[in-house]
Parts: sequence; C-alpha cells; structure tokens
Amino acid sequence: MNAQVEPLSGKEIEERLAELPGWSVKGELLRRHYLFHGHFPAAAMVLHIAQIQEELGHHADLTLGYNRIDIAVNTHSIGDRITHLDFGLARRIEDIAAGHGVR
Ligand SMILES: C[C@H](O)[C@H](O)[C@H]1CNC2=NC(N)=NC(=O)C2=N1
Repeated sequence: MNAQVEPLSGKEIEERLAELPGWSVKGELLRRHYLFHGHFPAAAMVLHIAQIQEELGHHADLTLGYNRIDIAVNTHSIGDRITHLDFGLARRIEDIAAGHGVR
C-alpha cells in the first residue's frame, strides 16, 4: 500500500514543519501533544481525529491521558518514514484543535 509515496527530504520536512507550530520530528516520527481542561475534551478530540483518519486512510498513534493526547505518526507502508501523508494528517488535526478547546 502507498508504495508510490516517497519519504520527504530533511529540507522538505523543515519547510512543512514551519507551517505547523507545535509539531516536531523526532527520528522518523512526526509528533505533537495537546493539553485540555479535563478528560472529556481530550477524549472527544481523539474521536474526531479517528474520524479524520478513517476519511484519509492514514492513522497516527494516539495516546489519551487525563487531560492530554500525544500524537505520533509516520507512514508504515514505506518502512515507517515521514511522508506528505503524515503532514496532511497533521494539518487536518491542527485545523480542528482550537475548536476542541486546547490550552
Ligand atoms: C489500506 C490502508 O489505507 C493502509 O493500510 C493505510 C492505513 N493507515 C496507515 N497509517 C499509517 N500511519 N501508515 C500507513 O502506511 C497506513 N496505511
């Protein structure tokens, strides 16, 4: 699956990170965490992200804590590298974050 997708170069990753404040790359993972004012808003955002992931056919690892979620994503189908698919999902997540009352 997604065999046609290429890993992004370091320069491409830097350029795309510049458009996504709060997101970072560690090794071959694109990551962010969000903090909330309680558990339900954090859980609700996880469900909203799940909906987007099913729409895109691309899925991050989501860790739900009491008042935070931790997100990490790469593209499994090409050996766990960072691709435009990961940044596309990150963009979509970032676009819903304010509406979920992240602090
Ligand atoms: C068929 C389906 O689209 C693929 O298995 C998708 C599902 N979600 C995925 N998510 C991630 N992060 N990487 C993938 O390679 C991937 N592949």
